[in-house]
Amino acid sequence: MTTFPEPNSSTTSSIEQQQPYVTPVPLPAQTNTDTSYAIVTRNLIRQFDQKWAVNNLNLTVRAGEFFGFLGPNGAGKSTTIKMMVGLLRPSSGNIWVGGVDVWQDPLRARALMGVLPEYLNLYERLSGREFIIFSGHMYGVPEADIQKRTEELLQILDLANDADKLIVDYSVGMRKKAALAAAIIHRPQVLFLDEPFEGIDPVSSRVIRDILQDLTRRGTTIFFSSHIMEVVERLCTRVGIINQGVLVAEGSLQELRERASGNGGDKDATLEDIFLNVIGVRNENHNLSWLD
Ligand SMILES: Nc1ncnc2c1ncn2[C@@H]1O[C@H](COP(=O)(O)OP(=O)(O)OP(=O)(O)O)[C@@H](O)[C@H]1O
Repeated sequence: MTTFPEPNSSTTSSIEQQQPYVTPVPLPAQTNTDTSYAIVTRNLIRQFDQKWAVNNLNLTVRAGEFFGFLGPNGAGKSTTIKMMVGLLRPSSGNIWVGGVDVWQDPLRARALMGVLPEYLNLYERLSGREFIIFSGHMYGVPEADIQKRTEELLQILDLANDADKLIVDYSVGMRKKAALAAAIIHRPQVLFLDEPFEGIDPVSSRVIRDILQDLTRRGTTIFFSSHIMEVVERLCTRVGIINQGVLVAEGSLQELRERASGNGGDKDATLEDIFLNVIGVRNENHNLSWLD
């Protein structure tokens, strides 16, 4: 039986002291029968040589949450997501998705997930339609459902007219939409999206937002990284902010605002204000001297 180990208590208290924007993470039940937690990471670490890309990450995402994962360039977002979905082995620590230990039982964990990675490694020689159908087969979706869902996804994502074009000839946005369709065709329990709105036009962005909101209404948990604060602010029920591999803020927007105001900040702070504050950006001079 999988158990969730208690985080090291001395580590937790020192992290809390340093990070006023991080609420003590509620511990899930001790067994994998507790399905109210969609994603749990415990003491997750990934090093690349001397670089600590992810440094002792303890995150708990409840089932049905729309969780936004933010951080500046190089903060450790993609590394975290890759470890969560089974693409990159952690240096140490554990990850459970839907109560399944991702690195102990990868096949069972992968069956619960949909994944939209940052860099799309798609089957270039398949058409968009073939690619989505292929994904349906990979996830074991019944044949009749694959056909129906594929056509509906192509329609709603405005890919129907290009459905028989090869993916190699797709634009960045079209590739992202095809990859999203392939990631959700099996109605995953937990959907991981790394920068889903990058390179997407406003019309498609709206469609994708609607699809994601519909998925969460129907019980899918969504974990996504983004640099677009307005989107995160509008969609997410809870956010986590990572900086240099360390979780520096975590909570609902309301909780983060309250903590900002408790720390002498603004009670109406935007997510961007909170983000810049927790990662320690000051109002410095960013002018180029040689433009004077
Ligand atoms: N395969 C790798 N080998 C060496 N270093 C790596 C590797 N992958 C990531 N890193 C380093 O780990 C750190 C975190 O990178 P990561 O891609 O997770 O950041 P990110 O938050 O997703 O950034 P961005 O917003 O720019 O996509 C960076 O310093 C990066 O250079």
